[in-house]
Amino acid sequence: MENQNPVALPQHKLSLELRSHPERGRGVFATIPIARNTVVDISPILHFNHEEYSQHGKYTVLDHYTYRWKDGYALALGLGSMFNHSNHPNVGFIRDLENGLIRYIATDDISKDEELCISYGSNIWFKNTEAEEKTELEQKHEPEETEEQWWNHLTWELD
Ligand SMILES: C[S@@+](CC[C@H](N)C(=O)[O-])C[C@H]1O[C@@H](n2cnc3c(N)ncnc32)[C@H](O)[C@@H]1O
Repeated sequence: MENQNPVALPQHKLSLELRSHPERGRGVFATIPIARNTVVDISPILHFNHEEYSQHGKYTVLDHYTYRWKDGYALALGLGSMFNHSNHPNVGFIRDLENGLIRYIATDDISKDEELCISYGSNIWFKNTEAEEKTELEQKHEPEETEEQWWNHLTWELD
């Protein structure tokens, strides 16, 4: 980790709850309305280098939870591992490589009892339970994200 300075964790002011869905498993829900642009979580990460991940991590349950990271993969320690996927996410995330953490920010106003979801990108490995699933034909024509496009997402910005 390059930065040795303390990092504030203001997210614990929020009223969030873990709820279970029969197919999606646990997910994060708002128990009060949350305004757009609110920081909903800051999750420190546990880093795995490429070798460690390809030899061990990818053969475990970790493979359902890890994010791509510089020089390997990262497990979000905190709510970051609990956000389910949506094709219409209401939470975005920004990898903070210097501090080894991921910041999650509401990209829409979120209502009480609404689930907070992020987008996992285009390579979904499970059957998405969302009602508005894309048809198989649409998915087939969706181009895979290149490494360069993925790195460009690191500078993802909220307007
Ligand atoms: C990062 S975990 C999210 C937390 C997980 N629900 C749990 O209980 O531990 C990713 C896993 O959640 C499930 N999941 C996430 N979003 C989903 C969705 N839209 N439809 C179905 N399953 C989903 C899949 O099993 C996926 O492998």
